[in-house]
Amino acid sequence: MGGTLAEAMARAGHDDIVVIERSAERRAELEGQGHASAEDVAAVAGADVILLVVKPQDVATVLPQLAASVDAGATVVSLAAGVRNATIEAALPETVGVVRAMPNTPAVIGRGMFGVSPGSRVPADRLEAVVDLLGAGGEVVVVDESHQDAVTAVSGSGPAYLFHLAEHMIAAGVEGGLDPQDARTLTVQTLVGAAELLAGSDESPEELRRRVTSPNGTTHAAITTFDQHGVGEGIRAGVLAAIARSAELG
Ligand SMILES: NC(=O)C1=CN([C@@H]2O[C@H](COP(=O)(O)OP(=O)(O)OC[C@H]3O[C@@H](n4cnc5c(N)ncnc54)[C@H](OP(=O)(O)O)[C@@H]3O)[C@@H](O)[C@H]2O)C=CC1
Ligand SMILES: O=C(O)[C@@H]1CCC=N1
Repeated sequence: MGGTLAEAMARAGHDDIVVIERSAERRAELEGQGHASAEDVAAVAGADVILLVVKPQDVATVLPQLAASVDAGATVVSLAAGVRNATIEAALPETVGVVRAMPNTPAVIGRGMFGVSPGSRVPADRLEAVVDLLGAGGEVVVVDESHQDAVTAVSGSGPAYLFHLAEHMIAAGVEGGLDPQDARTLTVQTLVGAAELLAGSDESPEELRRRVTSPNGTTHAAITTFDQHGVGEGIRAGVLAAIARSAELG
């Protein structure tokens, strides 16, 4: 995710990014992509905005290193699922602002979705700067922090749900006799077209679905079978499990 964001920000014209990465191999890779890199967290000294993109389980290890080197007046943006602003604020000097942000991987093509929640000590202009910066990777909504677990489950993990749907549509197409490349092309263009139709429409997804569904036709056969298999309920239960896991990670 850190590499994805660095790429998106570089593409948007930010030429002052330093990627802190402990693996020499990965550092070489990132430098190959045009990013300056450093090995030590101490390299955050002098930075205005710091994106913290380690796994939630690693946040506690990195925070003391960050606290030792971060500039007074800097803003730390944490992208770690579940980890609360208050936890990060407590570990950093009081002059350092904290923002919690939840990205998703389509940020790599500038089509990401970010849910952003300011902590208790971020002035409006700093929050605006963070929103602008993340905007390089896609859309940004500012939400109350109490909604972050739901944001994580809907948009943070969401791309995986669509990829999972694509896996099964492609597999079924192949089972129905298509060659794998055709099954992929048909599936991908259908998902892209349907998503863009939904994005550009004032209609609800239910209504758009109804318009595809001819009486007693093929879509009706598919949706009835989905219902018999509890697909809709399964999706809702899965997203709720992701909300619970996000809360647990915090
Ligand atoms: N993947 C996704 O779609 C999304 C991820 N996120 C959040 O982004 C964060 C990162 O996730 P993801 O990119 O999937 O995880 P990865 O494990 O791929 O990336 C985490 C990186 O942090 C590095 N790291 C860990 N500890 C340190 C340290 N002490 N100093 C320097 N580098 C360190 C790791 O290095 P090493 O390999 O050496 O351990 C690794 O390169 C998570 O908190 C996740 O919740 C949020 C939304 C979406
Ligand atoms: O799976 C995860 O925990 C991270 C957070 C959202 C997407 N990936």
